[in-house]
Amino acid sequence: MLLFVRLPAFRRCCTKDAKVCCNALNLFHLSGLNFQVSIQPLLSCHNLSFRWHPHAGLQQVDLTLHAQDRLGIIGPNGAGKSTLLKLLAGLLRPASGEILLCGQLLSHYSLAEKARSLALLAQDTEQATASTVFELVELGLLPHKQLWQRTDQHDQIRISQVLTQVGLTDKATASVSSLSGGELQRAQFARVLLQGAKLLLLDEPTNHLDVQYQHQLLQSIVSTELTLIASFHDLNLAASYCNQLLLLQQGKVVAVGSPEQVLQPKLISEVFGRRCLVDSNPFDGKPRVTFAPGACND
Ligand SMILES: Nc1ncnc2c1ncn2[C@@H]1O[C@H](COP(=O)(O)OP(=O)(O)OP(=O)(O)O)[C@@H](O)[C@H]1O
Repeated sequence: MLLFVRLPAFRRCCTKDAKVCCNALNLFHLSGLNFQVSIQPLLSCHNLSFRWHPHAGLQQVDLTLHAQDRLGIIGPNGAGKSTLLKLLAGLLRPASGEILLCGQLLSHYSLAEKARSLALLAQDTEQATASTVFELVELGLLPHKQLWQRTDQHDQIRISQVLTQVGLTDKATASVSSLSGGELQRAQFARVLLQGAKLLLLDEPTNHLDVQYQHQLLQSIVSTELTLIASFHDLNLAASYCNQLLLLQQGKVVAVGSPEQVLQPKLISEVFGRRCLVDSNPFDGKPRVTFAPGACND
């Protein structure tokens, strides 16, 4: 018997041993019956490639992500992190390979369906027509509204809630142009949250945030059932909040796996061109990378 199981519900109702058994063997023993369980990935791609020009792009990326997975994309400048996120959001057309979202070709989704399923926070996100923070966040409702539908009282409460969540309650009527870099990033994140998609694609979501908001933003994702794919320059944040890392170098995947598997000092030194040490973060036990300062790179 073949069963398709929604992973969050399945996780809630399984014991730890049963989960391990299911994940490892695709077999689930229940009351003397053997069920073959196939857990449909939330997102997968095979042999995904893209070319900006002959010397820039992405080559043969394979990914399988289940609900509540958190994938961190890491790599030096120009490695292809933003390109991969844009491909996975359906903003770029792959040169080869297919992307499946909930088992269906992403290219077959309508714009509104896609926006209800995944939300992208790109680095070059435009402020569109929004003049105030409230209006910027309100854009997150668009995929859920018909053209003639206005923001109602329920929507206003939800907008207030996400503004509170990102610490911008007192900026609701402020103009977008008056925000600091970090405030703008938090406002954009509030818009993404309001969009209500289960899969978040975030391009360097913490690069403008102070240390407190960096952790708050990431913790607000990992404490939910959301699935995350995010690019990071801070390898230690990626290690602390992601269960999988994908390391890119010049458009190629050079490592993928758990933070412990990917954050190997020799590999990280080679890819980033700087000597480093990897030990354990004393707070959460995750790998912690420290790069050698200065010009010396022996
Ligand atoms: N619109 C574009 N047109 C042409 N080339 C592009 C375009 N966008 C990106 N590229 C090239 O593709 C490569 C990968 O860029 P991408 O922005 O994906 O890298 P990244 O890993 O996100 O870099 P960073 O860490 O600097 O943000 C780079 O060589 C870049 O110059």
